[in-house]
Formats: sequence, C-alpha cells, structure tokens
Amino acid sequence: MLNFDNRFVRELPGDTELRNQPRQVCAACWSPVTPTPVAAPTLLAHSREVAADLDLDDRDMASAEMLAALSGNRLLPGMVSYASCYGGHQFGQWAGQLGDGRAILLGEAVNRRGQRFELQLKGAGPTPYARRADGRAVLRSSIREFLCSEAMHHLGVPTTRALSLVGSGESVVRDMFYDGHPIAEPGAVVCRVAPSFTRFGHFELLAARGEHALLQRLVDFTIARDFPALLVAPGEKLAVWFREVCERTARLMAHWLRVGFVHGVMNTDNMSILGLTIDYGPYGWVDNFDPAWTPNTTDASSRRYCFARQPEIARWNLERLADALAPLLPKPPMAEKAARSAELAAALEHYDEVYSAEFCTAFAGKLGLRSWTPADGELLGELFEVMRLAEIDMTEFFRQLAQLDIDQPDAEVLRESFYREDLRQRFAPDLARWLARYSARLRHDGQPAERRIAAMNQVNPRYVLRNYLAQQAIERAEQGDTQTIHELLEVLRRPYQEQPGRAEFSARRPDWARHKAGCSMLSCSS
Ligand SMILES: Nc1ncnc2c1ncn2[C@@H]1O[C@H](COP(=O)(O)OP(=O)(O)OP(=O)(O)O)[C@@H](O)[C@H]1O
Ligand SMILES: [Mg+2]
Repeated sequence: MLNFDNRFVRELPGDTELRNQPRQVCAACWSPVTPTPVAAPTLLAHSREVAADLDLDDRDMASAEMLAALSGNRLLPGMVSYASCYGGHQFGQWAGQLGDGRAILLGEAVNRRGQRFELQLKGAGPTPYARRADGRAVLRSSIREFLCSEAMHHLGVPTTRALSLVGSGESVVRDMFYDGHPIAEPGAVVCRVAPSFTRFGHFELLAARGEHALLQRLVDFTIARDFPALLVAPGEKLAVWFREVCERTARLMAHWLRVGFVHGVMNTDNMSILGLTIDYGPYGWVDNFDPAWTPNTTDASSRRYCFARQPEIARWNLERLADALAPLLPKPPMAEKAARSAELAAALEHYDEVYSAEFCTAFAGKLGLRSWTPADGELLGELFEVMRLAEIDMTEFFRQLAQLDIDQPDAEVLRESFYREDLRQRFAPDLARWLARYSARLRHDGQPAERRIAAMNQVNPRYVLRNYLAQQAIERAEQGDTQTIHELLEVLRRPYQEQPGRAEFSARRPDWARHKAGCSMLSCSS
C-alpha cells in the first residue's frame, strides 16, 4: 500500500537502549519505540487530499490494516516506529530535553512521484521522552489539530498535514484548566504527515550538550534530505541553509498575520525547520481584531505569544537556532568573539527584510492594492487602530471590504463585522474617514473593480476554523456525532469561495462563545 524508505533512522544514530522508560537520551537522534495499542479504534475522519498525496484510495483508507496502523495497533510492512530527540526554549527559558513524548514516527513513505513524507502518530502512547505524562491525546485536541492543519493547507499556509483522526475507544484523564478537576475524556490518535517533522529544538539539544559532531551530521542530513536544492547552491552550506530557514519562517509569519492565526505556544520545540505550522495546541483564530490577543491561558499574563508578537518571537527563536549552529562555523576573529558569525547575523537581518516585504505584499493583497508605498503602511496602521477600538471582526471585515463601492464608500457593507452596536456607532465617523481615504487610494491605484474584487477574494478567506466552530464539532463528536467534523472539513477545503447555504460556517463568534472555554480560552492540556 505504501512504499517506505526510512532515511532518518538509517542515516542518523539511534538510541541503543531498548526499554521504553523515561530517560535522557544522549549521542542519538531517535529512540526505537512501539506504539501502545488502543482498545477499540474507529476512523472518525480522514483527509482525502493527504491520502491522495500518499497514493492511498478510499479502499485503502477503509481497510482493517490501515486502521490498525493509524491507531498504533500494528505496523504496515516497511514501517519502523521511533520517537525523535529534541530540546527547546519554552516561554523564553531553556527547558533541556523534551523529545517526542507522545508522537511516534512510522517512517518515510515515498509516493509514485518520488515525494517523501514522514508519517507520525500523535497520542500513540508514551516514549522515552514522555517524562511523567501518558503519551496520549484527547479527542478535543485531536479534532482541533486534524481540522486546523487541513484548513491551513487550503488557506495556502505552510503546515504539517493530517491524514486521519482515529478515536481510540479509551479514555484519557486530563485536568483541563490545571485547577484540580481532572476528568476522563475520550482519547484519539491523529496521523500527521509532513516532508519533515524536524524542529529547531533538534539542533538546539545537540548544541546544548556539546555533541558537535552529531550536530554537524544532523545538519548535513537535513540539508541533503529536506533541502536538496541547496546542495548545489554556492556559498558556505550551513549559512546558506540557515538563511533559507529564516526566509521560510518569515513567509510563515506573514501568512499567520494575513489569515488571523495565533499559534499560542511558539516554543522553539514547536518551530519547524521547513517553515511549516506545527503543533496545533492552544492555537486560536482572531475574531475581534486585537493585536494583544492570545488564546493560550498559560500565556494570558505575559502575552509572549499574542497575535502581533509572533514575527518578533519567530526571530527570537531563529536567534536560538543561530546560537546552536554557531559552533559549527569557523571560529570568528578575536574581535568578534562574542558576536554571532557575520553570516548568521546577515541571515537574521534577511529574516527582517523578507518578513517586512511579505507582510506588505500580504496586506496590499488584503486591501486590493497592486503595489505598496510607505503611505500605505500609515493607512493600514490607522485601520488597525479603528478595528481594535471598535472590536471589528478581522475575517468578516477584510472579506466584505471588497464589496465597498469606492466611488461612494458606505460602511453599511461592513455592518456584519461589528460585535457591538454601541462601538459601531461610536467609531462610525473614524471608519467613514478611513474608508474615504482608502477609496481615494484605490481610485488612484486604478485597477478595474472586478479584477480587484477577484484578487481580494483570493487572499481574504470567507471561512476559517473559528474557535467556536471547532468547539461545536468537538461537543457533537464527544456525543458520538461526527457530522460537524465532516461538514467543516468540506467547507474549509474552499475557504476563499462563497458557498451558498454555508452561512453558519462564516458567522462571526456568537455571544455565548465570547468567554467560553475552548472558544476564547484554550489550555495547553491536551
Ligand atoms: N500527554 C503527553 N505525554 C507525553 N508527552 C507529552 C504529552 N503532552 C506533551 N508532551 C511532551 O511535552 C513537550 C511539550 O509539549 P507540546 O504541548 O509542545 O507538544 P505536543 O502537543 O505533545 O506535540 P507536538 O509538538 O508534537 O505537536 C513535548 O516534548 C511533548 O512530546
Ligand atoms: Mg509541541
């Protein structure tokens, strides 16, 4: 069914200890571990696009062997199972070894076009990196990961994918808000798919332990397997590669801001070397535009990972990766000893430049502008301020903005993007002033209306996985009804297309969801 070529375990050293017990794993990139079987697996949903990427058809997906593999009950021929070893900076502090505590890789499938995909079960039981935790995942967080990674892909945002969502038939005990109220919840396993699940933290841990020879091997492996185009690029390989990682990360940040996504836990162990969105934990979608909003309750006081700070935090994370890579470069001259090597520093500056350029391109697109001038930055800044103060829904506003008649701008087309009538009235004059300036700018831009509207509709989604929508799918699934998961999966396949009869999936957050757990506050407990 699937063809495997498991380079990670073949080319990188593994742990020689075979017992599946929590421990520090040194001088190795992975540990062999077998998924822990589950009692009564059922395939709750799968992504037909990911299946197609893997050359799997509906019959394959419905087979007993596939269900056994996707639940961790039995491996398919060619699979090897292992957990990888990484560390990370969490909330700004070095946390030491973390590793795949509940994620178990199943090897690298190569499709008929020669594309390579790592398969990874999340929630498949404890590994040597599980510390004191159970290695499992609850259904609610698994639904959120499954739906959101597919939704992000269809929005055009780089991301790990999800092949399947399997209910385990077992319960998992979680204290959702860490307040001494543990309850048994249904468990699940998601099979994630990505060309590589390697994180910044994989490199950081080897550097922190002074395992520089292995660090060099992991870098060489990563370039050869995951960045083959760079093998023929001129220049010092490591610096060229780090620059590419910076560039991809910058593009990812611009995408997150464009669609209103807040990751929620941008620790360096949750940063993909390929610039993919990885680890859908306490993430959230911006409803009313608020740069300081964070969905993660653990982050509520520091707001380190709030919406607007994400690009800055990504840079901080890249700096930690640069620190890890620095020992592999030739020693800098004495005068620069404390400084990072010039190449790494230049790559970080490149991050700033690419991010700025990508942000401008993204928001020029959202506003329907063909080019971007410094004055547009001011125009956008003023819009953000009105949106924040008036609590305007980000997704609804930008989608509806295309409907504005720029010869006679009238805020009426934006009425549905307000959460509060009093704020709508209070900020009506500010919005009207802004719309007049914006309309003048568009008239100057001179693009025919149909072309502008079509272009805006390709970057301003009508449908995103609003927090309350995911929560509704979860509550129904916990009652045994997976219909909403399937409906959402279907709607979110075409986020930029108007879908008649699907208005319920684009409606802004209802009042009941404003402060409800799972809708505005998410916990890390998953
Ligand atoms: N239930 C669990 N059992 C074992 N380890 C866990 C569990 N939950 C989290 N961990 C581990 O704690 C660390 C930080 O967790 P974090 O929430 O970032 O990741 P995660 O949600 O498990 O997974 P991923 O980053 O793979 O999507 C990771 O090493 C992770 O494997
Ligand atoms: Mg994680």
